[in-house]
Amino acid sequence: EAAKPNVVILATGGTIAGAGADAMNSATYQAAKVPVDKLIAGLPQLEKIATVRGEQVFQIASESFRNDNLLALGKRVAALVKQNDVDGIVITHGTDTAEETAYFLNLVVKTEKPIVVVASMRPGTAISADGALNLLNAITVAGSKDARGKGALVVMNDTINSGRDVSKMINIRPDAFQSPWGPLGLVVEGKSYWFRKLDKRHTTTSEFDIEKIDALPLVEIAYAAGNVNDTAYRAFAKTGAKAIIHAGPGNGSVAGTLVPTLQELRGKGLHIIRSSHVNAGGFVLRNAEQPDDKYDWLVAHDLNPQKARILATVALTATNDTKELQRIFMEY
Ligand SMILES: NC(=O)CC[C@H](N)C(=O)O
Repeated sequence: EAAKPNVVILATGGTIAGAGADAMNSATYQAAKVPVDKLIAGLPQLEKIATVRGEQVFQIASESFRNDNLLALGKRVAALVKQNDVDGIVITHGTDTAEETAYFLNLVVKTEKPIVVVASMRPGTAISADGALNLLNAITVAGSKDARGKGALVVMNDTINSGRDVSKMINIRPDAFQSPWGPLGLVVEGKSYWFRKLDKRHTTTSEFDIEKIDALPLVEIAYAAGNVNDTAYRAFAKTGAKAIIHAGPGNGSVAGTLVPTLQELRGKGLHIIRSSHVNAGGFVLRNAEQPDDKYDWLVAHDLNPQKARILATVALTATNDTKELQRIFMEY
């Protein structure tokens, strides 16, 4: 029998470590309660798949993740993957911002070793809790040779998605995590099956490296619907944002009344990044609906606003040049 892989679980909190008062509580419960050692002890099946140890990195609900949490987690993952006795990493996480953390790690950790973010939609105390199988599947993927070189992944509901593409699409139900371009594979009965690869730059082919990043700039998101005003945009500029993600309707469209403000803020050095808040995932092209070349604005292409925030935050550690930033938005 082949030696079992060594997998480290970095626990950060979320519903996968949540507990409710009653088995009927699938939506009302407290996240980030159960320590990682208890999660591991509750899954004797893990022993067959991998040699597992846990580290409690944080114990928080993921909506409270700050840039400092991303930095600390990224640096811990980067240190661990350098160790010969570590074959893969699993990060237990809240679902709310799992897609952001997974994309961040996909961009900045230089490794072929699998990095798997896992979460659950129901606490372990609920009927049909999804955390146990999700964790088992995540460890299967993190310990498998097939998962090497595929970038940071999110494993939930039997499905392997790229951390780059995946998004939480609904705030109830275990099938919440979907990618606009489809999943990469499936995990069934302790074995992973792969169907496609991410064509975007990540991990070993990324120009970004967490070990060279010690601070992250402030990037804010302003949500635009009908009757939008420039209040939030101006406030973000005042509080030192280096870029504003315009979470616009449709093509990342910008209301006529907003255009002069965004031009003015760009003139003061702030980057304006047009993204779309359409539900199924946007696709914003340069100079579609607004003359980005003329205004020196950027487009987030297919990244949703929260993913665009992550990429802008990382990219701005390396360059402030619009052409370079736009190249990065097309390549990652
Ligand atoms: N399903 C969840 O994990 C949501 C719980 C919490 N809001 C979090 O993101 O940590």
